[in-house]
Amino acid sequence: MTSQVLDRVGHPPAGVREDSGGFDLSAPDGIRYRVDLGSGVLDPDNTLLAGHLGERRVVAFVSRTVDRLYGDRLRAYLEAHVRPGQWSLHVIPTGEHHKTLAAVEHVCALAKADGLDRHGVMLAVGGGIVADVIGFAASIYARGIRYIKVNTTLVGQVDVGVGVKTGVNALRTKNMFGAYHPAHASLNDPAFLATLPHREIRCGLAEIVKMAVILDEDLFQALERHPDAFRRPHGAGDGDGDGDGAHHSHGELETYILRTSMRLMMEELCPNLREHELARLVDFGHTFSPVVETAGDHRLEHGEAVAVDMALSAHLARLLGLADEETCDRVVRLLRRIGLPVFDASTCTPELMTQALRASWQRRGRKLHLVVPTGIGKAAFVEELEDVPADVLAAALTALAADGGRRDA
Ligand SMILES: NC(=O)c1ccc[n+]([C@@H]2O[C@H](COP(=O)([O-])OP(=O)(O)OC[C@H]3O[C@@H](n4cnc5c(N)ncnc54)[C@H](O)[C@@H]3O)[C@@H](O)[C@H]2O)c1
Ligand SMILES: O=C(CO)[C@@H](O)[C@H](O)[C@H](O)[C@H](O)COP(=O)(O)O
Ligand SMILES: [Co+2]
Repeated sequence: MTSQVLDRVGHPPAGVREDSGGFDLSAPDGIRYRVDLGSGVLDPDNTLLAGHLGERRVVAFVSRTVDRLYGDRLRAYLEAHVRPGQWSLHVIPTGEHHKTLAAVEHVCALAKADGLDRHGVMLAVGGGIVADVIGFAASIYARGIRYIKVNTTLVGQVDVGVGVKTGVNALRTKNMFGAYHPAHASLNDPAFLATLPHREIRCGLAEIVKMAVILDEDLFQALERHPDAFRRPHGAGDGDGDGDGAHHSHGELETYILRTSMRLMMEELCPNLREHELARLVDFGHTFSPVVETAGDHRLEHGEAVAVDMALSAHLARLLGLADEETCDRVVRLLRRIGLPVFDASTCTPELMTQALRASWQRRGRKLHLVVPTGIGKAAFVEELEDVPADVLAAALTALAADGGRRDA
């Protein structure tokens, strides 16, 4: 900080700075926050989280699974670092069906019953659902209090944990209510990923593929070489001998993927944290997916629906002449090799996908802002509803159905 140029009010210049322990974001509108990246976050002698909690009263929330896996360690940590009677921990139901206003009200009621004051902090330890619900509860409790995220899923670490959005589903719409409420602190410990089911790892990889397709061909190629990233047995080296110089040992590859995705996402969000600009490259995979999730009654998880959306968008790009066949093939093939779905028969219908386009157009200020790849590491926006004619959408869905039915990957 000593040699850094500061602006008139003493802020560092806008942008994202990376150091060995995480990332600092400083937005042009003055919002600043840090995302820590380190190991042993719940070790009793690790003071990172304790430092963020300070002397504050703490009400912590976890899902049932996180309680089972990490509840004892979390309780021991809070016991070691927070004065007795100043902290409590609650297990809340998760799953997309519980990401509701009722859940937010329940969380606020628990916090009130525990005497949480304006200077207190809500602590969310878990994936995107816990973070979204607790973050939104914190944004309205006593007109807004601090919350801290300890992100325990891959989606949480590369996506939810690095941004400022909170929210719940309502009116049969994903994230209908919510707030932009930056966390007081956000902590990523890759060790949590060791207990994550492979399905959840794949969901995280979907959000990582999103960043790679729109911004970073090197990241995409690393995933092509290692579609099993984060699921490889320990001791599995690279050894692919493909001569591109990008050889990574176990752990090194995952660190590269994690750091690169976090940095890309933060850099992309930084100038537009509150989304005054509605054309956002990071919405790749997020135009059709809300309907795939909601109309499918959340049979597909968020990351899986994002994968289907990316594959559909890649076919649209190809059919609209915005991307060549190879680009489309590579996107679809990578998703399939990761083990993600690229088609969902019950929701990928012309009717529902037309509805999805219209809903996005409406939400995005009467512009479509549909993100499509124009190459690997490059993307563009399709802006008008009429730019996606019914016959093109139908052809894309037919191609997608064929991809989905193929045996090879
Ligand atoms: N606010 C944002 O910017 C943002 C960004 C991306 C996604 N989201 C939202 O996040 C949600 C998806 O989040 P998610 O993918 O993290 O899913 P999730 O929160 O549902 O977590 C997935 C499952 O993994 C369990 N789990 C969590 N950590 C674990 C661990 N370390 N080991 C074993 N199990 C663990 C959870 O209990 C849950 O059962 C969606 O609602 C999506 O809309 C929000
Ligand atoms: O899933 C993500 C990001 O991966 C969420 O932050 C969010 O829903 C996406 O940004 C959507 O593309 C846009 O969402 P919304 O704010 O319009 O609901
Ligand atoms: Co997403």
